Amino acid sequence: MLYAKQTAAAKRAAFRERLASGELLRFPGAFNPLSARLIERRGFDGVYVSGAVLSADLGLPDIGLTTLTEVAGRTHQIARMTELPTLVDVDTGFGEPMNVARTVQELEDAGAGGIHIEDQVNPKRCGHLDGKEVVDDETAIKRIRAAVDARRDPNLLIMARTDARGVVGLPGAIDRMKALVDAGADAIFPEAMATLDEFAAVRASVDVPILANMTEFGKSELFTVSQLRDVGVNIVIWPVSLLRLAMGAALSGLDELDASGSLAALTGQMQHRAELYELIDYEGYNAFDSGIFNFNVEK
Ligand SMILES: C[C@](O)(C(=O)O)[C@H](CC(=O)O)C(=O)O
Ligand SMILES: [Mg+2]
Repeated sequence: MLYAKQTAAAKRAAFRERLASGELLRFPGAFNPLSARLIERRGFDGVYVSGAVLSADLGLPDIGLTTLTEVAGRTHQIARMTELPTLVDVDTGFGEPMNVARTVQELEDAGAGGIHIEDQVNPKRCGHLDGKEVVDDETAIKRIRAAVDARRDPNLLIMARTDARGVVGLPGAIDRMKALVDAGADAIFPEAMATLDEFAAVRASVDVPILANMTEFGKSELFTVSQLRDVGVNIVIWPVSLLRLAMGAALSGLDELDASGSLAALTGQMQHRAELYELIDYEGYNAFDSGIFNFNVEK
């Protein structure tokens, strides 16, 4: 009931242990708190909170319009629904290094297991679009140093994302990754890698966990978990996938409703009321309720 039983600190400690084991961890993106419960139920290792999903959910483009307060609020709602670690996209950290420091503390308080901070200029754009720009080494390094210094829980994973691959090419991006690790990044998110060989090159160059972004319709091919495991990737995200699937299903449903005037033909594709109630744990709340009101008025 009400939901995660563990504290955020315990979840962060468990996340660090899983990462240290070297196994590949799978983090689908939750598009709402309820879908985080589904991700946990299906045996995945963590929940990703995507900036692209957060902004799309509000009907906005992913160009840095969402605020720290919105991202922290969403993280809080999602992280408290699951025992799994939550990895959160905090874009560029919402401003100058001092803002990055505040972002880290707010996200820590919101229950994040880890956050990734990218080296794009403000305003940022989707990592799989052309025409991105990245900040210089000094600014990128300052962001990561500020993040590392600001955390109070050493288990909060500070992941540095670099968008340099699409701007200066792979060798320059790898130099940037090394500098970010030297600045204290616990993990690296090499954005928009084109091939498995590029992931392998990153793996050979840095000594910290690396993430693969398997977002659809972007610059990377959709590699399988076992292909990514074979090149030494440690975390894989499917950031927007569940939202895309859900929106695709919603669109088909609306078309069917428009065409036939009823959704009776689609009930087989819907999450059943019983499944929804089970996922939400209605029974747990019911037991709680009858416990509270379990008294006898008879004298
Ligand atoms: C990972 C990402 O930062 C996100 O916000 O989910 C996006 C995903 C996307 O737009 O497909 C990105 O890759 O920039
Ligand atoms: Mg993003």
